[in-house]
Amino acid sequence: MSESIGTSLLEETALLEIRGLTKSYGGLRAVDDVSFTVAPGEVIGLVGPNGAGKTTLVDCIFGTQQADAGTVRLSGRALTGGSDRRARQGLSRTFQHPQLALELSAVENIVPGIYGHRMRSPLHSLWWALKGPFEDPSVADRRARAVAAEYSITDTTSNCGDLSLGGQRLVEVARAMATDPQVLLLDEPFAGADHNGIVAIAGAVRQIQQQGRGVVLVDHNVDLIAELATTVVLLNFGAVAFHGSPAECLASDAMREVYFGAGEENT
Ligand SMILES: Nc1ncnc2c1ncn2[C@@H]1O[C@H](COP(=O)(O)OP(=O)(O)OP(=O)(O)O)[C@@H](O)[C@H]1O
Repeated sequence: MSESIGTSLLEETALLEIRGLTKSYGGLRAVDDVSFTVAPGEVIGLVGPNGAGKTTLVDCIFGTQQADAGTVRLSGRALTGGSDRRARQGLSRTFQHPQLALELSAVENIVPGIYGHRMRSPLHSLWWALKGPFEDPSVADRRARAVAAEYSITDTTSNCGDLSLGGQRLVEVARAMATDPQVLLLDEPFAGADHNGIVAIAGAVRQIQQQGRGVVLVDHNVDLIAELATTVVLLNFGAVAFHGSPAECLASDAMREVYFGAGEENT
């Protein structure tokens, strides 16, 4: 199969298509002409050394930051505007530093995701504007409990501040999934998690993959990436240094050079 036919087939089936994303901070090009696609059920492992541009790339995809150039398409539709708008269009994310209300429980933190799902289309928004004020809040609470159960969150009553970091990260994943996204962006979901947390979050990633959604998974843990990702994108100084299967990536010259090469720092 020629490369152009292969590429166009991939684009036809892609949920998420990123083309030429670029973002600079002053003279520093943090994300440099990055392109890749995410197909249904594909887990992209986004790896690279500190300062390689992973979080900035996720921010630009989600609209937390505006890219200087490039396009993001979800199911063929160009995404524009900020993160609220992109969330309504079917993207969701977690953060490198969990953004939870620590004085609230897991269920209370998931409830905004349930409401977020209801704003997904103009029709839903209209329905919600008319019906929302009259709805019994326990309906959203019940749905949030169902989402928590789906992701095996057992402690639904303690304040999130009392959960382990892995527990908090799992709650963030569940809240992101409550919006029913087509593609989920996970920024270092395993960082600081203990063994139980890692097992639970890895299980959630597999579950989301099996639902046919796309996942972009940023992490430094190469073993976990090799286990969970179907495709790896290796970033270095903001640019794609390698794009292929986890096995190919681990064996590649690019991987060796980026991590062990000249000993340069990205930052
Ligand atoms: N708001 C900002 N202003 C200026 N420079 C920034 C800003 N955010 C990130 N950078 C720089 O952009 C580059 C990419 O940073 P980014 O956080 O995206 O990398 P990363 O791969 O996510 O790193 P890490 O693995 O350490 O989280 C780095 O050189 C960083 O110092």
